[in-house]
Amino acid sequence: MIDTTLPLTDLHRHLDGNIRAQTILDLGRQFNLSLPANTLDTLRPHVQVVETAPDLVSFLQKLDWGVKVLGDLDACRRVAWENIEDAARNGLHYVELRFSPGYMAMSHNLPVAGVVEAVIEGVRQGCRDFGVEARLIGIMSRTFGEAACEAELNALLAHRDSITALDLAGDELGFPGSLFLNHFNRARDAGWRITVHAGEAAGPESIWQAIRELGAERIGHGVKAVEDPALMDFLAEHKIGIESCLTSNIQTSTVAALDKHPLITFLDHGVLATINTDDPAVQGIDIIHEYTVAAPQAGLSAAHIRTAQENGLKIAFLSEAEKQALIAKVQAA
Ligand SMILES: O=c1[nH]cnc2c1ncn2[C@@H]1O[C@H](CO)[C@@H](O)[C@H]1O
Ligand SMILES: [Zn+2]
Repeated sequence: MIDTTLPLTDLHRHLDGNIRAQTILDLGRQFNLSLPANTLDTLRPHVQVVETAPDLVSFLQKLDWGVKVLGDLDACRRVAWENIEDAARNGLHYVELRFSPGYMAMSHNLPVAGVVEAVIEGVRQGCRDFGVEARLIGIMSRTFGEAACEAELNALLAHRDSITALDLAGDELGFPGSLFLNHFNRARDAGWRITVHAGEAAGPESIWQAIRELGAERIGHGVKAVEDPALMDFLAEHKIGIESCLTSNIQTSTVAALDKHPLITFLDHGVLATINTDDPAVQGIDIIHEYTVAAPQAGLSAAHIRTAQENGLKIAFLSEAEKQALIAKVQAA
């Protein structure tokens, strides 16, 4: 159900939510860290969601071991490179990888701008090695407050030309978007595109806030938009893209079951909604699973799935020329 004549994209994929269990083991050994388990099978329940989490914040704890093993900048470079290898293995032509440099730097006090640079280098090398196209989205982890987010923003701005967009992720209920107006003003001044995690844990007002006050052109998850008909119309009319992550929304208890997921309603309403992974290693899924298993379970027809795949290119943070070049590359292959 993936159309192989069209580019396959993943626009919402956390690089630091996609660190392989094997790499966590390797790096744990390399840096002499005591991990909760020492074999792949016994480690897995600590680093992967094995049952639905009660809420977003509990789900997010599963990402912690992945960043706790980042003992130096080479480790950051390695996980960035492996992210591109994973993308290539899944047949992805284009990925937008997002990462929170402060979160990655935190456990071992790494220099935050150094982490940004290491991620850029790892991704660049991966793209050369595997022929995948990628762009980077900087994340500010709202869970750690405004000052920590400012430090992340400064580190990202030190490499502004290699970063395409800014995002806000983490605890949406505890740290509303209204705390981050200044941060996003600076990001827009830098010429970056904007996407914001909104309407996942909080309601439609959080999506309105992200659009009106933070300048979001795309929304991560945006699940709660279905509760607000005026917002649904606004999203369609203004071509605000929705980055849907089906399995993630079940695992965080944002949506009760796939057949209740709003993605089909977005598509039927003409909203530019897309299919993405979120944190594939933590979730134990990949983009193929989302297209071929999760999307049909969410009620999408083959035509819906194709539209969602086309939307991935429409709302990608690429220029028109870059989009055309990507289509040409896929069709020539
Ligand atoms: O589904 C999600 N919703 C909100 N925040 C998330 C999600 N997945 C990961 N992060 C957050 O993104 C940063 C790492 O890239 C971390 O702040 C993590 O908690
Ligand atoms: Zn996310």
